[in-house]
Amino acid sequence: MTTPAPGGLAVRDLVVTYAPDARGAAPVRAVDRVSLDVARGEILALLGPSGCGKSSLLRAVAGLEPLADGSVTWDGTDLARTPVHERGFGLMFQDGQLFAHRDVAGNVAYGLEGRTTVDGRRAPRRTRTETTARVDELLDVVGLTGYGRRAVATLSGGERQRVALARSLAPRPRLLLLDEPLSALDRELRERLAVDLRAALLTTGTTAVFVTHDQDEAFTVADRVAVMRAGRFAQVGTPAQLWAEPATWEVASFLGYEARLDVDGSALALAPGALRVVGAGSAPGAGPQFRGTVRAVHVRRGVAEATVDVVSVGRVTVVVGPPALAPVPGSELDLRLDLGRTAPLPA
Ligand SMILES: Nc1ncnc2c1ncn2[C@@H]1O[C@H](COP(=O)(O)OP(=O)(O)OP(=O)(O)O)[C@@H](O)[C@H]1O
Repeated sequence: MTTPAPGGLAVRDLVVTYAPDARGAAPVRAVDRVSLDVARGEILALLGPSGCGKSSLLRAVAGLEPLADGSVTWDGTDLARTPVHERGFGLMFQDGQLFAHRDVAGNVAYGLEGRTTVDGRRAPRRTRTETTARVDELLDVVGLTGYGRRAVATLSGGERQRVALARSLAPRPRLLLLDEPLSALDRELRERLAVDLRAALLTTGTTAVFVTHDQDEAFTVADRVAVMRAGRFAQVGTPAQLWAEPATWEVASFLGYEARLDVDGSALALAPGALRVVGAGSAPGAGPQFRGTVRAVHVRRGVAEATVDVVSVGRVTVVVGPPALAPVPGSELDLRLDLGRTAPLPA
């Protein structure tokens, strides 16, 4: 029995393999029977460590990698025989690959040129006024109002990626595939751009699959996140679902939980700050007490945090308050577990 595909993207039992290379390296099964639905208007992140198969899956959906098995459909239509440029999908990479000889407006306008519509027909030709209006609209969407005449060589890395995004959005792709579009930028900029990227996708109603190895970025940009590990999905859910109920300790640690506590046959994942210094304010839902040894102290945003080794738990981060009250390395701390900062793990 086959499941009826919902509107949007449906991937079923997809396998991508790479043949052995000339030196005889073993074949690699980069994507191992993955199934996935992305509804129209939804933003899905593929999150996982380097080499887990995220790009291979994205490229297979785009039509850039042959499928060893499985299928990719859009609105129920199998795309096996549809070449890359006729899928109506857009692609954006880490390096936005702008044209140096065109200005910003020229780069965005490129996204409007010679395109076919999603049903394979040639898009109607636009007048110059229509093109200018659409380019200006897209520059507004990506926060670059008035940048049209700028040479791309004068742009910062973040501005370049904004232009690349505007160019990808220009032909109104029915699905936009983004492969680590922010990973070449520094963290602070990435955090800001992740928020703006989500806003741009929502404003334009764009369905998107977004590849990243950064959990914060995935949670900021996506409606749902597929955590990938060794070619398979370890868990798929909304950021809130994943954070509240990670399927395994491996998923939990990848999401940022820093320690695992086994008590009476059940296990808990501890978020940073789950252990609190006894007496430093009451912890709602306070649980059992522990003793830990301070290894190091560092100050973040005006607050001191200690790295503490706790017997039977491991190494955790503890907020210790104003820098003046920070304990010295080697001293001991009594800690209490704040159950509100933990998640249950399956036994
Ligand atoms: N062209 C190729 N030939 C052989 N093996 C490949 C090829 N491309 C990818 N692989 C292998 O397939 C596996 C998955 O790679 P892929 O690039 O899809 O992972 P990824 O999660 O996107 O990693 P990264 O975040 O580092 O880009 C890896 O083991 C990689 O070495």
